[in-house]
Amino acid sequence: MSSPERETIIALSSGALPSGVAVIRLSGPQSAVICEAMAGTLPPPRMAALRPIRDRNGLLLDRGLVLFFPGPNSFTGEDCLEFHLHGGRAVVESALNAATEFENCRLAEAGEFSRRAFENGKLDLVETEGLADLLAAETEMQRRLALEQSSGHLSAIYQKWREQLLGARALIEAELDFSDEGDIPGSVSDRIWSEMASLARDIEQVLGNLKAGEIIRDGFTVVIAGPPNAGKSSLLNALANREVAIVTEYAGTTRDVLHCELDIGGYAVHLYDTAGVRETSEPVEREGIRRAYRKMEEADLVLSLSDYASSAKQELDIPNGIPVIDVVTKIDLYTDSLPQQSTAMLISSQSGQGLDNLRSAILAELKDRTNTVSLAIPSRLRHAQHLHDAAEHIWRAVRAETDGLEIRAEFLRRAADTIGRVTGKVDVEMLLGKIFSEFCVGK
Ligand SMILES: Nc1nc2c(ncn2[C@@H]2O[C@H](COP(=O)(O)OP(=O)(O)OP(=O)(O)O)[C@@H](O)[C@H]2O)c(=O)[nH]1
Ligand SMILES: [K+]
Ligand SMILES: [Mg+2]
Repeated sequence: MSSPERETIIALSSGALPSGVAVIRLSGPQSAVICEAMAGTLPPPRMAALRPIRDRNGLLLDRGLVLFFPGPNSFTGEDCLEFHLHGGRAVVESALNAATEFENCRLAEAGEFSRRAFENGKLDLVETEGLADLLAAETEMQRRLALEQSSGHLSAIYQKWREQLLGARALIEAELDFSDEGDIPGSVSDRIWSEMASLARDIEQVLGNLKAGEIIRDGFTVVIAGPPNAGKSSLLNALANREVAIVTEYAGTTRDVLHCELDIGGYAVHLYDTAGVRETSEPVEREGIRRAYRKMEEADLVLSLSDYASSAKQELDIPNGIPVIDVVTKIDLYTDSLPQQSTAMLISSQSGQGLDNLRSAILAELKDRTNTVSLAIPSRLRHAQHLHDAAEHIWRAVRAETDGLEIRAEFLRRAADTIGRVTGKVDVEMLLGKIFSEFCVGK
């Protein structure tokens, strides 16, 4: 796709400076010229060569590795060049300045390398989103989900569905061309419609995994709730391993919703501490309690805390349908009198007793909710909306027995287009800006 006027882009592709090594990446038709001018002759494709790196006037900037990736077998599909230099600010700055002095070479914008890869058919949109997720992944499960998506497994499923739809539609059209009545004799069309119905069910099944994908990608929201002084903030601090929240012996200490990020068994968990719930006329505390309830409504899991000593469990009104783990706190104070067969988890934030069990219980809940055989599952609403529409179109086609075959074929075409929008095969121009802006410069 590269035209003669296509600009060559350059960026620092490795992390913050100073660093041991800095990788500067170029993509575009000037890559070879710039390599020859700054580092001598072109090294053999994809082989590292140690070279002095000079600016246009021959001034030595650094010594480092040079790699040349001729298009189309490169990340972007264009000629690409990499300099691996010493990761000092002045070194990197001087190399960027020297390269951008060449005609048609300029600094890259965020995501521009990936955008070129997409435009040259090296990545589809699903893989591109997966790549953005891979760069952002902080936990093991996020990494695995993102890798599944960036390496094309999810795309392959979408692609297969689209081909199935296009194939079915082609069969119908062929039959239409050959029949005067527009009525396909039994067997062929019967087979098509039963195949299409099972395809719609497959799509719906994958859609059913969206929540699992979202939990892995976006994290699992756990809210600590309970009466004042139950030990909520102490638990947040103990699980976070630092003093996130203020803890005092005064009931009603926490007012705002507090938050920390945990990694439990490779899953990202957002843990929230909330105000103690009780009857009160104190306006600030009331607002805190209102926020506590609002947070509970967003929760994937609520930890309902109560102090073992406080006889009656307070009237915590957990919103319907949200899973709850009952937790009894401060058991270090009552080692002698603990119930033997309580269904609640028994913990002490002070001694650490029971915290591992609590982590395991949260992990069990998480696994239960992300229990899918494969990680090739959608994790973005964008996919879900299109897949949902595609299934609808297919069902319309399958069920519209009284409509003409042309109309039913048209619904299959719409379904195929809708799936094409997920991978970027069909009009996606509007989406591109948004998707590529998620990247950092240099990717
Ligand atoms: N012995 C003991 N004391 C604890 C434990 N956890 C909390 N406490 C004490 O219980 C009191 C209340 O703890 P917090 O963590 O502030 O309780 P909270 O539920 O956040 O209270 P509010 O924010 O006021 O609703 C403090 O004095 C803590 O030191 C524990 O495991 N063992
Ligand atoms: K307190
Ligand atoms: Mg508190």
